[in-house]
Amino acid sequence: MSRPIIALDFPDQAAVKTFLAQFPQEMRLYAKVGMELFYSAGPDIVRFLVAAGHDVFLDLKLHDIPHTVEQSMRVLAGLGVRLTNVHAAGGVAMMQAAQAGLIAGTPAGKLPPQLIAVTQLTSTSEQQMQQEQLVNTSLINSVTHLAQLTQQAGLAGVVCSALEAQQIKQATSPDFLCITPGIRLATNRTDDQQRVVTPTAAATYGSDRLVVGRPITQAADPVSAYRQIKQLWEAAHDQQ
Ligand SMILES: O=C(O)c1cc(=O)[nH]c(=O)n1[C@@H]1O[C@H](COP(=O)(O)O)[C@@H](O)[C@H]1O
Repeated sequence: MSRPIIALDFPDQAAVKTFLAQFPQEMRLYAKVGMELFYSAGPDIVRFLVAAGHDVFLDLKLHDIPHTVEQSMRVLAGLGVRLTNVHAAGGVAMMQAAQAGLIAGTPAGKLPPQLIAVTQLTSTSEQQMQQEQLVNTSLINSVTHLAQLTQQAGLAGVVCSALEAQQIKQATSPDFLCITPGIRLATNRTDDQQRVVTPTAAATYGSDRLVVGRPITQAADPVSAYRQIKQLWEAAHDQQ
């Protein structure tokens, strides 16, 4: 059963080590390294996590001209991560270049990381999207359109809200990955997220994997919060 990805949104490696020390040593986690941690701790933090046996989602959301993205992905491909991402809004050519860079940069005998694309950030509401991006359609139309472009570019799936997973799979294919942040327990604050979903509902809607940050990292007992979210997710799957 797919483990939730824990977003390690911490300021430095010391904070990551303090956080991880709370988990049983043998527990292999699926960790996300995002911009804050990567900009502070650099590629070494990824190497550290991989060497400790954890799976890593490197979330740098690349969005630039195709050549720049391709060359950057060549570098990132050597780090041994399992999953990485770009912004779908960068376009089909950029996404194809990202994929090509990952394949070219992967050491011989290793599998390239899976590549997914962010559709509309889960912190974006429909109203914001329409007013600020001048996107003259519904949020679900925009998200499914970006997912179709992502599939056309040959990527493995998208980052989206679980609210959209079902329609994305209908518009693409059942095996097209929907990796879903914006996860909150009913008792959690929503913070800056707009399109939030509980772990149970996310499983029901067809999310392939949860991405969870603050509900775990800021919890009084992070290990219990992690276990609770994982258990809710697994229980909802068992019911299906
Ligand atoms: O690509 C992502 O991981 C991502 C995409 C998105 O649309 N929304 C989103 O929240 N994320 C990331 O998922 C994590 C969610 O964190 P929490 O809101 O603290 O659970 C953060 O690290 C975000 O950078």
